[in-house]
Amino acid sequence: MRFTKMHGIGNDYVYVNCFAEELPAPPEKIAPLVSDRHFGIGGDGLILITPSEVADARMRMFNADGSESEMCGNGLRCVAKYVYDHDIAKKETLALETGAGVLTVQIDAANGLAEQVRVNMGQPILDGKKIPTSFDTNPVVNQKIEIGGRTFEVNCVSMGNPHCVIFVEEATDELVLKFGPQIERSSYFPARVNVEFVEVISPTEVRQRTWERGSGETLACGTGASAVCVAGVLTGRTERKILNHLLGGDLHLEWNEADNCVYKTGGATEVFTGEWTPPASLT
Ligand SMILES: N[C@@H](CCC[C@H](N)C(=O)O)C(=O)O
Repeated sequence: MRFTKMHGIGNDYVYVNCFAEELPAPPEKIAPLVSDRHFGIGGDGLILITPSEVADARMRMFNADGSESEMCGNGLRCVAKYVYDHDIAKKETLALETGAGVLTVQIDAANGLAEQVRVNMGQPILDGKKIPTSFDTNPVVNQKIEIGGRTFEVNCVSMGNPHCVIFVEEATDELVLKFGPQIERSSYFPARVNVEFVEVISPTEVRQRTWERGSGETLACGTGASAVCVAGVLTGRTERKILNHLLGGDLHLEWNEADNCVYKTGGATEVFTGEWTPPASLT
């Protein structure tokens, strides 16, 4: 299986161009194998770039545990770069199909290659039942949950996929690595959840660490950064335009008042290409 390794500020996936490549096995079986950083290629998951009947291309994303997610913000910037750089659609405005609908992406290119990518991430979903959470409010802000003997105040947002945003003084290893997985799998979140621990530096600047559903801690999460932008406004902590520092780099976010959509801008990088041989047990 030919693949391309790409990352969006350190959130790295194995990408397969399904315009040209046929998968040797179901993607949910391939994802855990290729994601393994010791026995596989190494990555936070698997992303398929496939033909679409309604857009320039379609993204399907699988976490490292093989579960499929509706959306991936960093992944979508990389898909846009791949589609543009590899001439699948050489357009500076691309329509890309995701599990969260068709999203519009703006490419800022130099010498025929995409550099910065701005994604219209769509409108956040704030209804507790639709996110989904066990809370029956709209929006879900400043709600208390009990996890492992501690109380957390959570703010929940779906950007197509579910997020639980927790504002903290310091996003420590204990919070991310011990409580992140417990929150992910707690009964408050029937479809599991991505968890963001966020330090507010100023009304226009935050720092985020993420425990991702199905992949563990990652260096960045684009849908998470979008959810943080929304949660910051809803709780009165931040303005509508913020700079978010993630472990792997920075993202610019805006929750636009006029159209209620979140806009996310950042880089996308192609690292290497290769060929992966599936184990005999898989084929
Ligand atoms: N890293 C991604 C989100 C990937 C999916 C997530 N783990 C989920 O299960 O919803 C991003 O950049 O948004």
